[in-house]
Amino acid sequence: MAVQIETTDLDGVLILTPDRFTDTRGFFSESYNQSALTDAGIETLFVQDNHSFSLNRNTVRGLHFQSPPYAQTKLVRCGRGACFDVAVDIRVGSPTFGKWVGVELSFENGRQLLVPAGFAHGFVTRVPETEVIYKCSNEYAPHAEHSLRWNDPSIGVDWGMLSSDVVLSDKDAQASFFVDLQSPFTWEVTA
Ligand SMILES: Cc1cn([C@H]2C[C@H](O)[C@@H](COP(=O)(O)OP(=O)(O)O[C@H]3O[C@H](C)C(=O)[C@H](O)[C@H]3O)O2)c(=O)[nH]c1=O
Repeated sequence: MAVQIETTDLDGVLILTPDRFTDTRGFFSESYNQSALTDAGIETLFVQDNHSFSLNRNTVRGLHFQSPPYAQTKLVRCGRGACFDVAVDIRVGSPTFGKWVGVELSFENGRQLLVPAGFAHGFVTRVPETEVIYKCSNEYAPHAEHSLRWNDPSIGVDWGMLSSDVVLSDKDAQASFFVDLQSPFTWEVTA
């Protein structure tokens, strides 16, 4: 079972596409295989699976992260529908600090995004009834969870939709701006 791996403009943020075995019934794919990741140099062990369902298109969940020592690496995929998945480098000292990348994940394309600890994560759904399923390397720690404003101009994510169309939680509608984020966290910035 092979996993195609592509790099992005942000070091450590990777696109993984597991092989799909198609036949007259449909397809089979190993959506996660630890040794395939280890062989690719991804040593992360995951301890929690998340599954979110969004009724409407243009639903934004994010930009969220947990601060150290509860930081989470996430392996994100789209089980149904389609989304635009975004990672933002928030590691103070990183050469790409404050930069973002986005990738279309869908049931159709089977792509996954590896979002390392030290990155804020969020997505916008492209179609109704989208399911996003993702593995986390640390368990939920609400006291260590932080939200960045999805449309923070200092980050400048292009979500590919009109801001007026966005569907948000109250929490996300009131999230902090990057510049106001208290006590910037020290992350291990790999060379
Ligand atoms: C994240 C999480 C949430 N919850 C509970 C807390 C709330 O009662 C409820 C909804 O949580 P929230 O509104 O934070 O869900 P999202 O807006 O989808 O948050 C996620 O959005 C972006 C895309 C992320 O990457 C994070 O994993 C996560 O922050 O689930 C839990 O019980 N465990 C959890 O791990």
